[in-house]
Amino acid sequence: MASTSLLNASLSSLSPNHDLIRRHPSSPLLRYRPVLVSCTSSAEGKNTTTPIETVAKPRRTENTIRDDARLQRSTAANPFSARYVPFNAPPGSTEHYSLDEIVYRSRSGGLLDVEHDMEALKRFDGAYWRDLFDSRVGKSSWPYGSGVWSKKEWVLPEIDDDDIVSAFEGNSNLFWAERFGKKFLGMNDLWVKHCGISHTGSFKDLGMTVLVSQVNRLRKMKRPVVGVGCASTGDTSAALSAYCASAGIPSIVFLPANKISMAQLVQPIANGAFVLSIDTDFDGCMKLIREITAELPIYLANSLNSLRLEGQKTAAIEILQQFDWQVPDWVIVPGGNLGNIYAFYKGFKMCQELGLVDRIPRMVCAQAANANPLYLHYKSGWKDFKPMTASTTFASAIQIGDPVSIDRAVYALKKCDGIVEEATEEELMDAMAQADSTGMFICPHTGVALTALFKLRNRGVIAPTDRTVVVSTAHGLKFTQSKIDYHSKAIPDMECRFSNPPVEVKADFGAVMDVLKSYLGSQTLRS
Ligand SMILES: Cc1ncc(COP(=O)(O)O)c(C=O)c1O
Ligand SMILES: N[C@@H](CCOP(=O)(O)O)C(=O)O
Repeated sequence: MASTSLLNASLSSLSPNHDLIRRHPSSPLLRYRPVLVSCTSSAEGKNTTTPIETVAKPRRTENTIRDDARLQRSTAANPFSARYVPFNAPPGSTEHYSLDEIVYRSRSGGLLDVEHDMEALKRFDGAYWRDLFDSRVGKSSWPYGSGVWSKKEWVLPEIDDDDIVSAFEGNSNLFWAERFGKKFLGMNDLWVKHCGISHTGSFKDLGMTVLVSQVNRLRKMKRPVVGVGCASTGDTSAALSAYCASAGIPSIVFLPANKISMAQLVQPIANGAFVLSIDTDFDGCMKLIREITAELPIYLANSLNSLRLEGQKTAAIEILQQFDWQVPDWVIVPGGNLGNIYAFYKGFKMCQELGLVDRIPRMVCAQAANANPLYLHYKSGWKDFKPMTASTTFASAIQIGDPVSIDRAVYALKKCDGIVEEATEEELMDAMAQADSTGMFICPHTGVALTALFKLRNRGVIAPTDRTVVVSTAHGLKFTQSKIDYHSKAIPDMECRFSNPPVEVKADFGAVMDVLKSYLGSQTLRS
C-alpha cells in the first residue's frame, strides 16, 4: 500500500513549495618562459611543442599550494589577454572595455561579450592546447586543479593566481547512461554531463569562480565594490554566496518568495549572505537587482555579466576532453535565463577555431512549457521575441519569462543549427523518474532536457547511434520535494506513471514474507 504520509511526514512542516602535489608545468607562465624560446615551429609557424613533465620538487611543508604557485611564477610577460566588446558587434566596431572596468552593457544598451586575443592563442596549435589541458586534469596544483582554471588562458588570462577564488570546481562526471539509453530510447551512446555534482550543486560554480575571482582582484585594486549581488531562482545565489564567503566578500541575494526549493534557500543563509525574499517572480527580482547595482557599489553576478559565461564555457571544453577530443553529435541543455546555451556554444567554437576539434555539435535548448519564451520564438521562425510571465513549474530554476541572454541564445542556436524543445510538467517529471529508475538522481531541469531527447528520438531527428550528451545542470538532492510529491502521487492531474511509493507492512515475519514473495514474483514475471 502506498504511503504518502510516510514520505511527507518529516518534510511537510519545512517545504515552502513543491517544489596538486606534483609540481607540473601546467602554468602557462612556466610553459611560455622556457618552452617558447626553445620551441620548434611547424610549417605555419605555430608552436607544436607539447607539455613537458618537470621533476617534482619536494614540497616545503610550511608552504600552501598558493605559495607553491607563487614560486613557480614566471617573470616573462603574459602573451594572452581578453577584453569586453559589444556582443555580436558590427564589423568595424572599436568599442571595448578592460575586464577591470565595471560594465555590464555596451554603449547602445546591448549585451557584452568577453573577446580573447585569438591571434595570441593561435600561436599555439590544437595539439598544444589539448596536451596542456589534459596534463592538468586530476592535479592539485593551484589553480589548475579546477576544471575551470585548468583552461585559465582561455578564461581570464590576466588574473594573478593569488586573486583566484576556487573550490576546484569542474571536472564533473560524464556519465554513460547505458541502461537509460537502451531501455527507454534504444540508444547506445547516450551520456549525461553531471554539472550539478559540484561544490554548491549546480553548474553555476563554473561561472561564479571566475566572477568572484575578478571581484577579488577589483577589491584589491581598490575599485568601488562593497558587495556582490544577484537575482536568483536558487542556484546562482547558492554559488555566489559560497564563493563570496570563501573570499570574505559580502554577498546580497534577491530571491522570489516561495518559488525556490528549501535546499536552495538554505544555501545562501548558511553561507552568510544578505538574503532578501521578495514578493515577485525571478524576472521581477532581476529587474530590481539591475536597478540597484546601477545605484549602489554592488557588483552584478547574474549571467548578464559576461564574465560568468567564461567559466561556464569550460563545461563544453571538458566534454570534448572527456571524449578524447572527439565531437559528440548532440548536446542538450535546459534553458532559463539563457546564458548557458551560449556559454556551451562559445566553448565548442573556441575549440574549433583553435584547432582542437574540426567541428561543433548541434545543440538543443530545452525549456519547460510553463516558461517557454525561447521555444515560442523558435517556433515563430525567430520572428518577434515576446517576453512572458512564466507559470509555476517543477523545474523552478528555469521559471523565467524574460531571459536576459535571449540574443546570445538565438545567436548560438542559429550558428550550430540548433533546435528548441519544450516539456510539459508531466513529461519532465516522468522523464526525471525514468532516469532515476536507472540509477541517476537528477533534477527536474534535467528532466526537461531528457524530454527534449525523447521527442527528438521519436521524431527520428536524433538517431539511435548518435553520440548525445544531456547536460544535467543541478543536483537532484536540491529538488527532493518534487520527487516526494511525484512518488506519493500527490500531484493534481498527474498520473505519476513511474512512481515507486514505499509499502507499509506490519513488523511481522509472515506479513514481510508475503509482500516480498509478491514483489519477487512480479520481478520474475517481468524478466
Ligand atoms: C538548475 C538549472 N538548470 C538550468 C538553468 C538554465 O540556465 P540558463 O539560465 O543559463 O539558461 C538554470 C538557471 O537558470 C538552473 O539553475
Ligand atoms: N537559474 C538561475 C537564474 C539566474 O540565472 P543567471 O545565470 O543569469 O544567474 C539561478 O539559479 O538563479
